[in-house]
Amino acid sequence: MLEKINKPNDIHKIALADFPQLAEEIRQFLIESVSQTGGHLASNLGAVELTLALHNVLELPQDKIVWDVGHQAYTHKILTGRKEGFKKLRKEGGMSGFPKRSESDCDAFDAGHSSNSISAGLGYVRARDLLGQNYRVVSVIGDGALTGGMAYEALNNAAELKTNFIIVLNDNNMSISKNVGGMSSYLSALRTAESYTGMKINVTKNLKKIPRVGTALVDTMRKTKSSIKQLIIPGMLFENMGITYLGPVDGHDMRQMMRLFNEAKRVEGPVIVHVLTEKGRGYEPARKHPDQFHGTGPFDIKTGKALSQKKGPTYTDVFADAMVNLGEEHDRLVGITAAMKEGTGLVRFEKKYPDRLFDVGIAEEHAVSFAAGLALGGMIPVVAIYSSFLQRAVDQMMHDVCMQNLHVIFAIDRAGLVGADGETHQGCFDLSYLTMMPNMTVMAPKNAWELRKMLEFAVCASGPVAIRYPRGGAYLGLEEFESPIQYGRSEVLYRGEDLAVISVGSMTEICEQVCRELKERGRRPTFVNARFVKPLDTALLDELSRDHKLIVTVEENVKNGGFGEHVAAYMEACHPEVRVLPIAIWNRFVEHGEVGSLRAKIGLSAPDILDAIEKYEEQQ
Ligand SMILES: Cc1ncc(C[n+]2csc(CCOP(=O)(O)OP(=O)(O)O)c2C)c(N)n1
Ligand SMILES: CC(=O)[C@@H](O)[C@H](O)COP(=O)(O)O
Ligand SMILES: [Mg+2]
Repeated sequence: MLEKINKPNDIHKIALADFPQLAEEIRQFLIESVSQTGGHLASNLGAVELTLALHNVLELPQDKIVWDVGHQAYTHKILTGRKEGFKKLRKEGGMSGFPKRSESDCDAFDAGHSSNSISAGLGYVRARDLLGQNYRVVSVIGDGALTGGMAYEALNNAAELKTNFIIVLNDNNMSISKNVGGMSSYLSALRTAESYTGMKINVTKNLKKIPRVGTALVDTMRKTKSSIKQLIIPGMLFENMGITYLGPVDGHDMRQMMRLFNEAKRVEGPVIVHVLTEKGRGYEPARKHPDQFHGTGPFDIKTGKALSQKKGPTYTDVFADAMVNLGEEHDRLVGITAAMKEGTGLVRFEKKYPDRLFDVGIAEEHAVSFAAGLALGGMIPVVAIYSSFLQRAVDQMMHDVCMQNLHVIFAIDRAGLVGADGETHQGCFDLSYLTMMPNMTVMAPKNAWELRKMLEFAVCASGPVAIRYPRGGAYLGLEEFESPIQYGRSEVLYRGEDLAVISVGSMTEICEQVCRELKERGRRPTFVNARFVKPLDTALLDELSRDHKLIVTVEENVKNGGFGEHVAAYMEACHPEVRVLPIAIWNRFVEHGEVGSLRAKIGLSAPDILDAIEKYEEQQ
């Protein structure tokens, strides 16, 4: 069957009776491909039939499907002529793991961050109506993504709509880990109404028809806590808002789904189709451990075991252990995660201190304001969020935390390049948005030891403190440098003259090679680990100005608003005779690929840095 799928809408050539066979072949294809390349497996396995059913009732590219997060769109990629792309899935120059408009005109919206699909879909709908066009718009959102505030803002706005807009709620009862919160409980309650698929049945009336027990059954149900109204009108919450609710429907039964999608197409207004799917379906290890197979590296299909063995601790591991240790000493220390307790390492903290870990759902904005309240209430909150996801909460950091100078600690994981997830997930902006915030202290560790020490420092500090560290293995080198962390002071690793290299966090490992090479070339560089990106160590900059002509700063962040620009501004104002060469990411989004190779591509490898210094000095 899969051989027949080579371009968009080829699915219309497949007989309905052959759909189960096609679904099976797609699953095998996904398992085999992802076992070799790595990628997001469990969500994709769960969404195979849903995607087939949707494609069957739509015409692409005229009709628009907006995938939330986009990590479940692999079947969509297959159905739109991108089977071959799986050979280089998430590899440099290869196919992205997320929908990308530049990749296919069947991708309606670029994705990667969650909970925005209803907003984007609604935008399409309003544009369509204003321009008098005629196409379908479908936003596909998961139950996890429905914990994000943007989804509610969009539903609230969509409720006023008088024209068709289909929202498919892909409910697998999972986020990356177990889904959390009131909406998740509400969806669980709806799940039990499965047999009333798509119909507004008067349940009471029908139950009463059951001989002998019917009336008694209704009475008992009235007395139970579960609302009888809920059974009469599943999805009442949405219905009361003005959004038609259809479902729930078995997300692996294509006929049922297509029937409901066709029904949804006839609704004049917003309509939610509630689809129940199973994360990891069709591959036992993924079904049993959907969290481990949410995003995976290459693995052995037979056993489900990862092919590459972990070499040493990651920065996440170091943070995780440090949190557990500090939790012992500081009983007011609490952890907050926005649905990423595995990714950020807070699972260990939760195991030891279950009452002190808050998983707030995919709600970064709320997580930060919630932390502000916790701080005012007397706790020491540590908000652990990936760099790119924290972009969501810039206002909350500024307005709710920094303006009140609250002691909230931001543990910013995945800062710098993350690799295979690409543009949407590279953590390349945090130094810029953090350093603009008054009262904020910003640190970046050079190695594992320093991350531990910075966290200890942050817990005992005051005001907002951010520590940013990269994805992957923690650097264990430079361990001989263990001077205590002092507020606003950099660490001079060795002192030379003429040329100083100041590195930020993850770039210290690279700059160690740069400085070694410079020495081999007969130079005597000063090598500084910045430690603090904010405040700047101006005392050190003043001192360096005495016997240095050039300061080179190196950071894994965009140049605009980054460390180098702050150093350059200070030197321009106070020591204009000293030149500053900021080496950073130049005003661009960085695509997917392997981190080392991406660094080389954007000028952040050791040879690139040496070249840049050489060229700069030649030009002077
Ligand atoms: C703003 C943001 N925060 C966090 C994430 C990380 N993330 C990706 S998928 C996911 C879970 C999504 O759950 P759901 O929408 O139910 O989809 P499922 O994985 O169950 O298919 C999370 C937390 C993200 N992509 N964007
Ligand atoms: C889709 C998504 O946002 C997450 O699954 C993300 O890919 C996780 O990244 P890590 O692998 O770095 O935890
Ligand atoms: Mg889910």
